[in-house]
Amino acid sequence: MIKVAPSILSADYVNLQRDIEMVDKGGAELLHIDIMDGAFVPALSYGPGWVKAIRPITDLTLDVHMMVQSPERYIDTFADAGADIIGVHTEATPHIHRALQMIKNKGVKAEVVINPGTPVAAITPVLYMVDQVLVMTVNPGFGGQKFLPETVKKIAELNEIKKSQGLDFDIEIDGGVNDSTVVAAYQAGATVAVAGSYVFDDADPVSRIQALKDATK
Ligand SMILES: O=C(CO)[C@H](O)[C@H](O)COP(=O)(O)O
Ligand SMILES: [Fe+2]
Repeated sequence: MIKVAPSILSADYVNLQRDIEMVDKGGAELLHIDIMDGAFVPALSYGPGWVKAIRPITDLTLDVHMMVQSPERYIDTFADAGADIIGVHTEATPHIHRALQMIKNKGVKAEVVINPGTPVAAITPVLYMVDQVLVMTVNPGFGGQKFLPETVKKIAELNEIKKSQGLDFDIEIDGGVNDSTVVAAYQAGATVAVAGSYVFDDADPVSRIQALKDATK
């Protein structure tokens, strides 16, 4: 059964605490927080103040997805704000190894992220040091996009490397996830599913979390 990480990008910001408590009680394991800087991706979302504000109201694992150019500049700030996992895009820095080291040095779980156009080979040298790999299943930047089925091959490739090298990391998918697209990704080896619009655009977000779990029993 896949672990579910609702993305607050699609939550009701005015009633954020209500939405977070709802998905927490509804069986989610993580809370996905998308940081967009207006440079690495066109949109702006929110900064470390949001992570700091959310930290005391939930025990959910705070899964911070940094869509930020040169993420090294903000890793310590997000760690101090209370992130449990910090994800950095390999496309956003020439120093991915250093960025992951910085995350680990703060005692936070380290995640490397790849865009749909980036091959798994780009991150094989750092797989030994990560707790989670995020395979983007849409191009990052917006919620509500369509799942790219071509990305499933990369999940399978990553899972093969994980097994053959005896590595231990979660494989997360993000973008266009619903109870149908999650199935092939789960079969290929995904262990964590981010879902924004699928969960929060429904009148009953808890039923959507359960549907993702039911689809991956
Ligand atoms: O990183 C992201 C977009 O870049 C997101 O996590 C986004 O919230 C996913 O949204 P959806 O589930 O609606 O596709
Ligand atoms: Fe995300």
